Amino acid sequence: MNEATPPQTVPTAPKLPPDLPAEIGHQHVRFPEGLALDCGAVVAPLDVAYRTYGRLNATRSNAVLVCHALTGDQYLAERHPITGKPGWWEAIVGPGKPIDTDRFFVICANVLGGCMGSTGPRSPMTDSTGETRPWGTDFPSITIRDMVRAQCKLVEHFGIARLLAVVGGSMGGMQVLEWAATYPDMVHAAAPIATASYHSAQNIAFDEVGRAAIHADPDWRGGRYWEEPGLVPAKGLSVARMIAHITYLSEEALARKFGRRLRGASALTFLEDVFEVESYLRHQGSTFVRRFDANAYLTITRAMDYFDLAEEHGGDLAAAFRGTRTRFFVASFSSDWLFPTSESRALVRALNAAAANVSFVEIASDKGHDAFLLHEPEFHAALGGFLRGAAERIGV
Ligand SMILES: CC(=O)SCCNC(=O)CCNC(=O)[C@H](O)C(C)(C)COP(=O)(O)OP(=O)(O)OC[C@H]1O[C@@H](n2cnc3c(N)ncnc32)[C@H](O)[C@@H]1OP(=O)(O)O
Ligand SMILES: N[C@@H](CCO)C(=O)O
Repeated sequence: MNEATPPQTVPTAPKLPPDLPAEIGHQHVRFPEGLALDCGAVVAPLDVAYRTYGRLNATRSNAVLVCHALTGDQYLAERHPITGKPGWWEAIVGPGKPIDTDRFFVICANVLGGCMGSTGPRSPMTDSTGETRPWGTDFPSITIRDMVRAQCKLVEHFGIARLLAVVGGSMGGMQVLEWAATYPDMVHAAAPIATASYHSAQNIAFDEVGRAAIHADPDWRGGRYWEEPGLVPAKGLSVARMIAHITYLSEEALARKFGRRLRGASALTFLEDVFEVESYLRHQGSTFVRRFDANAYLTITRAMDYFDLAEEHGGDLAAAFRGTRTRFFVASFSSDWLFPTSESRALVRALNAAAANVSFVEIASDKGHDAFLLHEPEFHAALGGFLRGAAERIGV
């Protein structure tokens, strides 16, 4: 990894919540004035935690902003400080890879509302009584556009007037679309992947089941679990992840990985894992609890649910992009039933109606929604080709 030297001095690191490992967020910037949100509230100060890879060129024209999904974070191309696992997009980001760090300066920021160093429900605030405590459930309601505004402050902090590209999958793709609609002059190329211009009723429904699981956990304590050191609503958050994780896979992927295989030959009670797939889901749930905050999960899933780009533009999705000079690359995966290809096609139709320059690919894959995180060479080649072409057009 080539770590870039930020073009401006990064202010002293703000105090992080005590339950975060010290190395998290060691690249971050504080904006004392805060951020005015769509809901009318102001969060101040605003901290944005980020990681960069590659070097910013002299003309500051080679920056690629990568936006992460619901439970992702800024550690896209390096060992994760909590899980110790490779970064979530190491297959795509690095020297000679589709997002080539020998050529591009890659920025990835933890979203507003997140729990990896950017301002969110776990961040400290001082309430009306003068007590300093985590925001918790008093954290204001946020939107995808608020997340993008926070990222824009970071990009401007780097002195970057125009991003070569904004790229992201799932909720990251929602941010890509919001970037292109809100800051069209700052986005040369945009790659929304495995995403849609709105969150569907079915997706809102799944999110609500996850939230209900967290609310039902007595350890959630109305969102004030932070009052007891070390307490987290582990059961509720784990069940929320189990439900969500099913939606990230496909029937084919589950059948291929586990089929109807049983855990063992011995007689088991109904309380134990009987099937391998049960054991797998419990594992996904319990490992998630170690790296994610329940109130952040509630906040971010709500932001996804609110997302409806057409509604922000008078009910006309094409109006969000009319007059745009941004070049678009839209990608979907054939077995993704969370953000199905039909929603990508609707997006492409709106971009065409707006006379935007757009290319579209549906990748044949049986891996479901999370295919965008996995080994999909055809997808990697298509994204790499799009970015190289976009870079060549502006001489990068
Ligand atoms: C854009 C973003 O920001 S995304 C960032 C969010 N990050 C994530 O979502 C990462 C977590 N998600 C995952 O790992 C998802 O499962 C995927 C789909 C992305 C990974 O898929 P794969 O690489 O195919 O891994 P798979 O789904 O098989 O899971 C492997 C894990 O399950 C465990 N596992 C597999 N079978 C079983 C079983 N029968 N019982 C218990 N555990 C099992 C493995 O031991 C492994 O555990 P580990 O991750 O703790 O090492
Ligand atoms: N599995 C990814 C993608 C979800 O859309 C995540 O947890 O963020």
